[in-house]
Amino acid sequence: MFIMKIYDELVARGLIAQVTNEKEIKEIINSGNATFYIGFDPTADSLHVGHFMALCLMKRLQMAGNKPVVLLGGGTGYIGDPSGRTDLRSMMSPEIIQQNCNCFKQQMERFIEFGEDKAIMVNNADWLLELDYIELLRDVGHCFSVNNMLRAECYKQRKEKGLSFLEFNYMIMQSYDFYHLYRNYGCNMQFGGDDQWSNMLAGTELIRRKLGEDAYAMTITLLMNSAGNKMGKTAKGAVWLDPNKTSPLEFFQYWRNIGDADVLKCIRMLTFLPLEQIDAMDEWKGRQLNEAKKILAYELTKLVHGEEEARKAAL
Ligand SMILES: N[C@@H](Cc1ccc(O)cc1)C(=O)O
Repeated sequence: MFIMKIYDELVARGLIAQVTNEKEIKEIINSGNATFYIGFDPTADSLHVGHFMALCLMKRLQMAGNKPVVLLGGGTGYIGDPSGRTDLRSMMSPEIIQQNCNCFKQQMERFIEFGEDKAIMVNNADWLLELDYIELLRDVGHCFSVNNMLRAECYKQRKEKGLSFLEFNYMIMQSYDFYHLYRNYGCNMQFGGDDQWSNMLAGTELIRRKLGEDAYAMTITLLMNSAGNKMGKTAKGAVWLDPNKTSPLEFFQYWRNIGDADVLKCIRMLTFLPLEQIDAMDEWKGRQLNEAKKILAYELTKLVHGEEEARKAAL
């Protein structure tokens, strides 16, 4: 039987948006020798659907033998990423950041298997909070071009409302993380949502300048519906993974009610069903599409809330 390698599977599932070096990334993750990281800023007391996609990517790569480094942004949370946002973020207190980190940690542990050679979790508070300003400026400041930074895609939406100096520094902190993980964990790949592209590129550039080494970045496609809107949001706000914020039934219903044009895409991108099974559903129409929505809702509810909740919600 032909077994698809992980990189081709990610392509076939429509998960890859941009890559810095296709050949190298493909080789390394297909060999199962990659140590890669994804960062999560503790912006709320629960993960949401966007985070879920990133965690699924980690799991897929872990299943192919690669080692995920989950980074909690206990340090970057003090600044707040302006990437791709029009609004100014409000500053979070240290207590809230800590509390949100704890919530993320608990939810992630149910989803990814941690252990020395399986996956590790780190918190950038451990190195960012103790940086010395002048020392940092001299250490890495000279590697960043303000002109290039201002041209970065991630600030485009910010040009009108303005970008504070606080937020402008976010990219430097995220780059520093990549550099730190490269040196301390041999982590030479960073993945994330497509809005993270500029931050990730800045990190590869820092590693090149400081160490003369190559590091790679890859982004995953943002989940958009056929009308061009970001998915995972309802009139009430985000679709959360915490059952107390979005009940398993509401979670199920969200996927059960998505548009016909979006079902197959979501099944491909979000579930772990084998691609052959999904391909066979490609021609489905009418009542069968309705069936596909139930499959999507069931599979996702099972992943997030467990089989029993999924079965209850499907009744
Ligand atoms: N900036 C990322 C989170 C992140 C934080 C630190 C990193 O090193 C990497 C990623 C986001 O907003 O989603």
